[in-house]
Amino acid sequence: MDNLAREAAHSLTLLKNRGPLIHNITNFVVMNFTANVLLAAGASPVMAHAEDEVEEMVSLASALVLNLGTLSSSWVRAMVKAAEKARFLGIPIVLDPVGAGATRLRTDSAKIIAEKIGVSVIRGNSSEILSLATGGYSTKGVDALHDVDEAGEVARKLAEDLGTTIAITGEVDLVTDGKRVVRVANGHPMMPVVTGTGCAATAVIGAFAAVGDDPLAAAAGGLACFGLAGEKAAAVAKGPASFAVALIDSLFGLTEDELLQGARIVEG
Ligand SMILES: Nc1ncnc2c1ncn2[C@@H]1O[C@H](COP(=O)(O)OP(=O)(O)O)[C@@H](O)[C@H]1O
Ligand SMILES: Cc1ncsc1CCOP(=O)(O)O
Ligand SMILES: [Mg+2]
Repeated sequence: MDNLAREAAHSLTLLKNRGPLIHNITNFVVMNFTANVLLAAGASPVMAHAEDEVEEMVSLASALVLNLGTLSSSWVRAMVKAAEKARFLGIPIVLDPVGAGATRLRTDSAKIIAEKIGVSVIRGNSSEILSLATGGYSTKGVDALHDVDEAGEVARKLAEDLGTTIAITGEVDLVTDGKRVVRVANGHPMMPVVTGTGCAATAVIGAFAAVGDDPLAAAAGGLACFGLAGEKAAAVAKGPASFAVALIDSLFGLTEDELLQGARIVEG
């Protein structure tokens, strides 16, 4: 969809010009990588999860990213506090339900945030999204056991019910707000071999949401941008470690025009 590619390219320029603050409550595994990815995209990251400071911090931010990767009960309380404040202030919230379906704490916490508080975008892999929708699927941990297409219609219905946008990532990503369904064909098979690429993709969606007002466009644009950076990185990487470094470099160097030409966003 040319208009979504155009919107993505414009958002990248806004990001680089404005450097919006993105408040992340994310996991120990990916904190550093995520912060570097956000900086490379033009945003300004902060990682803050203390219950006593999240309301103040989110008040300074242009988007809130909640990630359940290494959660505990007190982290969940902090996420709920931050999310309630963000809702009050009209700040977009993006949720990454890492490992939903693997344990009850993860599935229940994701459901509380998605259903009781409400978020702009949920980004997960196919197994995580299926577990959120049905409660009946299990995952191997944080990696997907299902195809994106297996979760597509379930995600569309869930997005409609929750009034949110859902992005399922995989070889070809699917993004739906319950009415519209788009696919993003950017990316590279090396991406799931590096831990944190899903979490970083979620954070990039948060950055795009910070400079736009259409969550579906933010999710599709963020994923196209991140996936295209992955394609460029694969051309120079020797393996997963150098790929992770090259991904940050490619994102940093990605231009509005390259994104406009390289984004592969299609309807349906
Ligand atoms: N086989 C693949 N080919 C191309 N891109 C992929 C592939 N698998 C995942 N990606 C991309 O990698 C990023 C992380 O997605 P994914 O691996 O599904 O997340 P998670 O790490 O949460 O399971 C996304 O940008 C997605 O588009
Ligand atoms: C391995 C792991 N364990 C808990 S969080 C985490 C990182 C998951 O990151 P991603 O879903 O982006 O691969
Ligand atoms: Mg993940």
